[in-house]
Order: sequence, then C-alpha cells, then structure tokens
Amino acid sequence: METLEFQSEARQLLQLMIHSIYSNKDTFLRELVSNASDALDKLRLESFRDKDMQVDVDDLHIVIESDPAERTLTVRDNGIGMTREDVVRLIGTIAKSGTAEFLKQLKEQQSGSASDLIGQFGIGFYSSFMVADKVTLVTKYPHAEKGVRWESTGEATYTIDDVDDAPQGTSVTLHLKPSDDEDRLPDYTEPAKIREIVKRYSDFITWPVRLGGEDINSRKALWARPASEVTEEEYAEFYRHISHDWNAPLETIRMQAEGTFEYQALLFLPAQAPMDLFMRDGKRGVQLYVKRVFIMEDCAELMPEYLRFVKGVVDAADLSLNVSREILQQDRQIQLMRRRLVKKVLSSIKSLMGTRPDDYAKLWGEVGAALKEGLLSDSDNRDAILEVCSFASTHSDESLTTLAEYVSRMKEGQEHIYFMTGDSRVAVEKSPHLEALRAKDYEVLILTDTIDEMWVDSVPAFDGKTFQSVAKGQVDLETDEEKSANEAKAAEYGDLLTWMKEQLEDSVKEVRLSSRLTTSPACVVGDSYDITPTLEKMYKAMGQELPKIKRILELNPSHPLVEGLHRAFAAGERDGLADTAELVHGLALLAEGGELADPSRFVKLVADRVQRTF
Ligand SMILES: Nc1ncnc2c1ncn2[C@@H]1O[C@H](COP(=O)(O)OP(=O)(O)OP(=O)(O)O)[C@@H](O)[C@H]1O
Repeated sequence: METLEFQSEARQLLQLMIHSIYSNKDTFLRELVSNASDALDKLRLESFRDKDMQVDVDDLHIVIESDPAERTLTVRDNGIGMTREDVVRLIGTIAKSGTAEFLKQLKEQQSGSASDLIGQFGIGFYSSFMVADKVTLVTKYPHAEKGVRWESTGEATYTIDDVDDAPQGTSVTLHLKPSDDEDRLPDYTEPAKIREIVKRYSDFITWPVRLGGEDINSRKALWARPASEVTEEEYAEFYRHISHDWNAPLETIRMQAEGTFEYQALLFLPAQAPMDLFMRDGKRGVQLYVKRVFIMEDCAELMPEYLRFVKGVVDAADLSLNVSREILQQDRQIQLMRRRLVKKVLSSIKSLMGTRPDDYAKLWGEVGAALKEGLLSDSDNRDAILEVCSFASTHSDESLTTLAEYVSRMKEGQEHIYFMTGDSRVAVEKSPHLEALRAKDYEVLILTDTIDEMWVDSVPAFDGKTFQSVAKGQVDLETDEEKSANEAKAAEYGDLLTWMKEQLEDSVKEVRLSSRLTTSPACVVGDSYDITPTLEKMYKAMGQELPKIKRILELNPSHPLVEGLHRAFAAGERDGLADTAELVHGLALLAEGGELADPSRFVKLVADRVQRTF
C-alpha cells in the first residue's frame, strides 16, 4: 500500500468541501451518478471502437446501495473504470486549466457566492467530502491486470493499493458523517431520500440507476420528450449535468428537423460566462448523440468557435455510431445542420432582445465579446450577428445601444455610423477626436473590447450605413460653406504645414488642418487602413515587431496656440519654433492617452517654457 499526497490545489479544494460551503449537500450524489454515467458512455464507445476489448456491455448500469448500520453509501457502475495512473492523476490532482485563477477568485469572494464559482469549476468527485469523513474508491480498467483501491479522509494524503478481484467499473463508497438536522445533513442511507435526489437531479441519465433491484430513473432523454411535458427544473438539471454550471440556463432552445436528415437539438444559453470562455484550451462545442447514444463530448464541428458558450446536445438519427471527427468535418449534412443550429441560436438571441431585454443584456455582458468574434469568422451570418450586438455609445452613460437604435437616432445628413476604439470609455470620451462630432451632436460608438479593433476593419456596413472611425481618415462633417472657408485657411497655412512636416518627419507622415477639432489644439489620426495605436500595442505585447507607423498630425486653426504658431511662422520667426512643433505633437499624443516616444525630452521642453514665464 502506498500513501501519497494530494497536489496542493486539490488539497485546498478538499478543505473547502470538508468545511462545506454549499448549503445544498444533496448534490454530491448527482456528481457521483454523473461521473458513473460518463464512465458508462465511455465504455460503450470504447467497446465499439476496440473489438478486442473483453468487456460485458449488455447490462451497463449504476447501482446505489446503502447500509444504515455501517452508515455507508455506495455508487457503483460497470463502466470504463480507471488505471492506477488515472486514479493518481484524475483524483489526486486537479489538472484543469484555470485552477490557480479559480482559487484566487475564490479567495476574493465572500463564502456566500463562492458556490457559484465552485459549481462552474465542477469539482465533482470531491463533493463527496461534504457528507463523508472517509471515501473508498475501487476501480478496474478493462485492460489493466489488477484493480485499484483508493482511500482518503480528505486531509493531506490518500492511500492507493492493488486489488486482485475488483469487478469491471468503479465503486465509490462514502463513510457518511452522522446525520445532523441542524447542519442540514439528512440521512443519506434512507432509500426515500436517495430516490428523491436521483429523481430530482438525474432522472434523464440514459443508463438505469438501480436501488434495491429497482430502476429509479425514467431515463428519458429530454430532447426526445414533447416540449410541453418537460419542466424548467428538468431542463435546468440537465443543463447542469452537461455544462457543470451551477446556475440555471438563461434560455433553452429546442430544435427538430425531419426528413432526409433527422436530428433533434437541445441547446442552452448561459446566465454566466463559462470560466474557460477565453482560455486557449477551453471547452468548445456541444455533445453529439446518435439515436440517444452518446457519441462525443465537445463536438466543435457542430458549433462555431464564437458560439462556444452555447451548451447542449445534438442527437442525429442518420449518422453511424462510429462517426469520427474527420467524417464530421467533411459531411455535407453536418455542415447544413451546423448552419441551421447557428441561425437558430442567433435568432433566439434576437428574440430574447425583444421579449426579455434584461436577460439579453445579461447574456451580452457575459458573452458579447465572444459573440463579436463571429463578425470576423462568420461572414455568412454577419448581419444576423450585427443585429444582436450592443455597444456603449456617447448617447448614454448607462445603457448600451443596438445598431438599429443608433441608426434610428442618426441626424439628418449623417451618412456613417461613427465609432472610436480605445482602451477604456474614459479614454475614448476624453479624446479630442470626438470634438466636432460632439459639436454636431452626432452619436459615437465607444468600442473598448480587444476584438472591436479587428472586426471594425472587416465589417463594411450595417443597414447600408458604413462604419467610420473618428480617429482615422478624413472626417467629413462640414457644410459647403465651411468647406470653402477651410480651403482658404489651408492655403493660408500651407507653408507652415509643410515646414512642420519636415520638422516632425520622424514621427508623422503628414500635417494638415483638422475638421474634427473644436477646443483642442491638435490631434493625431490614422489613415483609413492604418492599424490603431491599441492594436499596435497588442501586437507588440505578443512580441510581434511592426514597422514604425507614422500617423497624421491635425491642427485646429481656430485654437489660439495654432494661430500664434502661424503668426510667428509668418513673421519669419524660427527660433524655438521647432520645439513648439514638437510640443504640439506631444500634446496631441497625450490627449488621446497615447505614449510619447521620448517623455524625458518632452518634460524638458515643457519645463523650459514654463521657466520663461517667470
Ligand atoms: N465512476 C467513474 N468511473 C471512471 N472514471 C471516473 C469516475 N468518477 C470519476 N472518474 C474520473 O475522474 C475524473 C475526475 O472526476 P471529477 O468528478 O472530480 O471531475 P470531472 O467529472 O472531470 O469534472 P466535472 O465534475 O466538472 O465533470 C473524471 O473526469 C473521470 O475521468
């Protein structure tokens, strides 16, 4: 027998379980039944793929046994089992990505809301320690010679030992803590209690769950039952089973297709973003069943990456049971099905917008940044995605706006949908680029998600209105009169502009008069196809070297500083004027929250000027 130590993260989670923070301890049984069900699915699949496997798959089931005298409760399955290495790896450590992040968040939370986080993380098996002071697991993997016995009190260590005569599958025996009404710990050896919990949480499990020789679950796949007969609570439990999210789903979507390619789908939109939404190795896709038989988890072929927050099941009638990912990728029917699933999800989000705006807002807040990835990757559905997007805008400090709402508020003569990207709302709002639009009372979308920097370049228009960055290209807001006045100004300033461009040659590619400024002296803008400073920063952070990007300096000819500069220049003054040009450029960069190439030089120039005022 060997005694091993739990990995430190596993130990921390076990401590949380022992000093349980869940008020609802019944859920431990759901976790054990859920694991057993997964193990049966896996064995069934494995036996299908590996014909040499000497296993009996005729009567796959889950048995629950209780012994009131010994105060034990056992959940047994004749599923895939685990090897000794599996046990050490799967039960002794927590290999899931994001564990450290999870524990950090947990520390920051009050214990009340910690259960939300735990549910999301899905610590499954460990939840046994909420109700047991010792847990014994005996398991055997089909190809392993011997079985394994694992035992622990949930403290720092566990023991592991070989077993000669272990049956196929896994049994988990809980040595229950004394029942205690005050601590809301019921007597889990009571058959009525066990029956009640299984009925409530695990009724839909496709394998029989037996107690005292009797099947106690109905085993009906929810998606195969008439929608009118399934309760919200049943959907919610099923959602929890497949998603490991503790919360109820925000929306349940059912689909049915008949004809040449039959399938049923039961999909869920989450109330809370999955923890792994933005993790590289996060879960993707939905579960695939073929005629009620579980085929694969995380079937990314059925749901595009940008809809990875959608959980659920697709049950296709006409696929072969040993369908592979390669086949799925090439199958035309699968692609058609995927297309319909995507359309259905997007239309469900749209109807949520109309019927339950608060829920829509919640969903958008949680997963909007992922959904927007679709604007880049799914051009077929671009319009449908744009319709369900919401953005911050200068129209309101509190609520977001849809594009349709934006368009309905467009001013007469306004041709474009104006937007500005940036690091934060404050930075964008303070930016000088917005001045002329504000003066005209034009609304500007404030885009601060990383993904916004990318899609705005590839989405041409919404409802026939093109997207126009206020920080790029020429912003054309003037009346004809203003235009001719400006042209005259430009002629007047021509020499100064040329001279300034020479002075600032290393950092700017052009100096011109601005039509977007009203109160600031200057701003820097990009050409229509230049990448933005935020994007430039992102590339740099990823270690990508970019050629130096020169932007355009725009001057406000009605600002006293610029007027003064012009006067001095026209009077032939050149002393110190080069420094002034540099200062004006620096001010423009600072005003948009940008970075100066040489801050110490800028400080010196300003200090010199200030000194001269004494
Ligand atoms: N009855 C079982 N038979 C075979 N393997 C099991 C069984 N129970 C647990 N395991 C293995 O141990 C792993 C860890 O189980 P645990 O319940 O802690 O987490 P999980 O099921 O992976 O996570 P979640 O509960 O979020 O699904 C499982 O993924 C599975 O590989």
